[in-house]
Amino acid sequence: MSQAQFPEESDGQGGSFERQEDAFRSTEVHPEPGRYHLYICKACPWAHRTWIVLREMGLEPVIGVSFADPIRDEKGWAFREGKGHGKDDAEGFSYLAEAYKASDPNFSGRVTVPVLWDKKEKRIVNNSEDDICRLLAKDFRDLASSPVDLFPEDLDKEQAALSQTIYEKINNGVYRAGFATQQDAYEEAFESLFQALGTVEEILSEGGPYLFRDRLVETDWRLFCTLVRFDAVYHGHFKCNRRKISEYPYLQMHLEQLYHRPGIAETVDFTQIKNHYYRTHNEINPTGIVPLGPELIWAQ
Ligand SMILES: N[C@@H](CCC(=O)N[C@@H](CS)C(=O)NCC(=O)O)C(=O)O
Repeated sequence: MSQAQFPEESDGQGGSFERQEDAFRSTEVHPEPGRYHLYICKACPWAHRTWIVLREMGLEPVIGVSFADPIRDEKGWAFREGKGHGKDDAEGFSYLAEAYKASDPNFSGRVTVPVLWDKKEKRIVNNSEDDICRLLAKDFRDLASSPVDLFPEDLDKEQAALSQTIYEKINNGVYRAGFATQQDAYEEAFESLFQALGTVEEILSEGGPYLFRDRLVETDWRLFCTLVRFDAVYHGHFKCNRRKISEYPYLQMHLEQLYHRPGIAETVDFTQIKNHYYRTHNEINPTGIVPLGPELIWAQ
């Protein structure tokens, strides 16, 4: 039984981890209240970002959210009662796999969160967090009660370039380090991760508080979703242990500033995050023991 996120087929050349392509990438939506639904797990950094965008835009009355159990068994993401997760009130799915099968009966890939679901057509619209964030921020903007501009047009190119670097080297970089199965692949991911963290530290030190000075954009949230998990999980579990985020003054300041924005701390569930990583990735933590530390004073 493999509960771990990535089976053998994601073990690419030379022991490096390769992420599967997202299967559902439609960007055709018909924004109306109550028609679309978001399936996430609070532990997942990719899903976390879509939920934050939803909340920052004030779209919660428009798009419902179901929260999967952070502990996956061989049947994958499940909707069952528990602390901070629960049943799926939108479609009554017990497993997210049902949404994938309903959308494509031949789907044979891995069932991942986040998912944007169309309740009217009974199908997945999109399962790429990048697309979902853009759809929420742009296409649903007219329905938003706080229509912040997370993708300002005048920053378009610069933002896309920085997002790409953060995605490759930081968001996915921690996974590439953690899921590497050969020393060289791990070291390559580790070096590129810490080089990128150094670059972002420098950007912030030259003019924060955000990545584009006083403009809080989606790229900041993308960074946040990895930074907030870093000291608690990636530093130990994924062996990303050259430095902790708390040892980078500007990254730590960025992290705390975003964490303490109204409504954000309640999207961060450290118990779920730690349980998910340490108890679901059984290849890299076979005992399933969840560490008690570290103490994160800034999050108390
Ligand atoms: N859609 C994402 C991936 C999302 C993802 O990897 N989600 C993880 C949780 S953090 C997942 O659902 N994994 C389930 C699995 O691999 O079985 C991407 O563009 O890379």
